[in-house]
Amino acid sequence: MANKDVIIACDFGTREETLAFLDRFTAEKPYVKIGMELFYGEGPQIVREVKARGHRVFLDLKLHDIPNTVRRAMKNLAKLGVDMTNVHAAGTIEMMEAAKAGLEEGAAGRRPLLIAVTQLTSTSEPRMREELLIPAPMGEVVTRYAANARAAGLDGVVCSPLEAALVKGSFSGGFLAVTPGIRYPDARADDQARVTIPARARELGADYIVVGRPVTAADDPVGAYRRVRFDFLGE
Ligand SMILES: O=C(O)c1cc(=O)[nH]c(=O)n1[C@@H]1O[C@H](COP(=O)(O)O)[C@@H](O)[C@H]1O
Repeated sequence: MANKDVIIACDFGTREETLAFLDRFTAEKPYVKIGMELFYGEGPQIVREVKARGHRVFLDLKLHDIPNTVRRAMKNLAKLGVDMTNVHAAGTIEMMEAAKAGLEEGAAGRRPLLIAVTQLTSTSEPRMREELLIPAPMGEVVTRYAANARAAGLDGVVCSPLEAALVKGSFSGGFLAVTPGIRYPDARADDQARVTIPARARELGADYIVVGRPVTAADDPVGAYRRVRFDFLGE
């Protein structure tokens, strides 16, 4: 189970809220995700601070720009010493190669894992077809974007758990399926479209599940995290 884990999406507006949330975890050091809201609000220092507290960090800024810009941005992000970061696969193979090169240039030691978002878990297949003019079935789109990420030398993709088996079955060698879109049936889906429960994500082969509001907005966040962890990892 070494490479399987639950990542908590710390989608908070401020450093204070984030640290107060993390302070609740006295018996464990969860793997956490820092995304756009917190990073844009607090800057790189919040990443250093959370890392210094001993958490593994997935820095989720979903870069998507021309290759040169992405390479140079990734070089700077690598200096933060994060464990995982991401780009949009829609940026093309060339852009993903540039992202990886930038991380290698900037990382002091081992570079962070680099994964590519295939189709956001908030996007339904009808929306993808009608608004984005992508007519192929979701599974095919995710698999093709994953193949592009693989060709660029990335470590895996972000997809919904519903596509995890397809990704895991298509690519060998530990190519990662990192899956947000985790919801229990009794909870609101919020803005997520392609969702399932942690146990199903496990059955479908997800390596990491990313869980935000089901934990952060729970009355008892530590209890909610432990429930998700137990359902996904069996521990
Ligand atoms: O890259 C991501 O982490 C991501 C990709 C994706 O397709 N869908 C998705 O929800 N996410 C992130 O995963 C988290 C999910 O949060 P909840 O919907 O609150 O569980 C958010 O921080 C999203 O930014």
